[in-house]
Amino acid sequence: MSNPAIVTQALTRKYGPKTAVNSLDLSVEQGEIFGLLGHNGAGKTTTVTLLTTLLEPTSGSATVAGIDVRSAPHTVRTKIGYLPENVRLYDNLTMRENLRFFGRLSGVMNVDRRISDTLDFLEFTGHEDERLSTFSKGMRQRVGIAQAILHQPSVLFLDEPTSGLDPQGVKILRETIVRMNRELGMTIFMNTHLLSEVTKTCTSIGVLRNGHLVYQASLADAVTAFPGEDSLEQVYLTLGSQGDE
Ligand SMILES: Nc1ncnc2c1ncn2[C@@H]1O[C@H](COP(=O)(O)OP(=O)(O)OP(=O)(O)O)[C@@H](O)[C@H]1O
Repeated sequence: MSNPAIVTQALTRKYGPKTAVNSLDLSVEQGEIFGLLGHNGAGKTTTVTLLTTLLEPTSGSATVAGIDVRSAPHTVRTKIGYLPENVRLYDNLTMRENLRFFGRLSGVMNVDRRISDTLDFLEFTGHEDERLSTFSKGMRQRVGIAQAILHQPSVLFLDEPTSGLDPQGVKILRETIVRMNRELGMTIFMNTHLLSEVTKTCTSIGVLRNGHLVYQASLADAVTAFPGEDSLEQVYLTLGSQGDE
């Protein structure tokens, strides 16, 4: 438990006068499936874009896989995978062509072999030569995951991964998240506004409100703290107003 996968210290990001992430102190151990909970606008996506080095902090610091996001963003990118809420893929290309393109961009060696191994792992073979324009939302999400793990990252970031999926797609995604964690040893950081999502998948949670982290605990402790709660509103009420600006 001595080398956390993610550490932030007073991490802050402002957009003009708006403070989207406010002095965030967070630590996620290796091997966790961490769920960052919060309503729309709480600062979840901004936190992930800071940790994935797509955005620079206004102040404060963060390390991912032991590497500083400010001083070595390129190295951080080699260690992480990222599935944004809206996966950007090329509809006019086949799945194999999409994955080759992203794999080569990330410098993956033996890319065709990695594509084959990754799709085997995801139990998603048989569609390699079909164009993405014919894929359902759930299938596109699985291509997005394949793209995110092709280079075998140690930390995987997922932004609202179940958004827009049907119940079958949600079930497959949950099982995939748990398998990537257990069988590939990936630390997983996922954003969600669904409490039910974190209780089914995560091992620890944080609650973000107005850019502040108002709660962080193991899932077991969180379940004890919020018995029977099934909405974020209830969690916020239980936590009181300490997170308000
Ligand atoms: N590029 C930007 N310019 C200005 N304000 C922004 C920008 N991106 C986000 N914000 C604001 O920062 C705050 C946090 O937004 P963020 O998208 O990080 O929250 P979120 O919890 O991910 O919400 P959502 O679930 O809607 O994506 C919001 O008030 C949002 O309007």
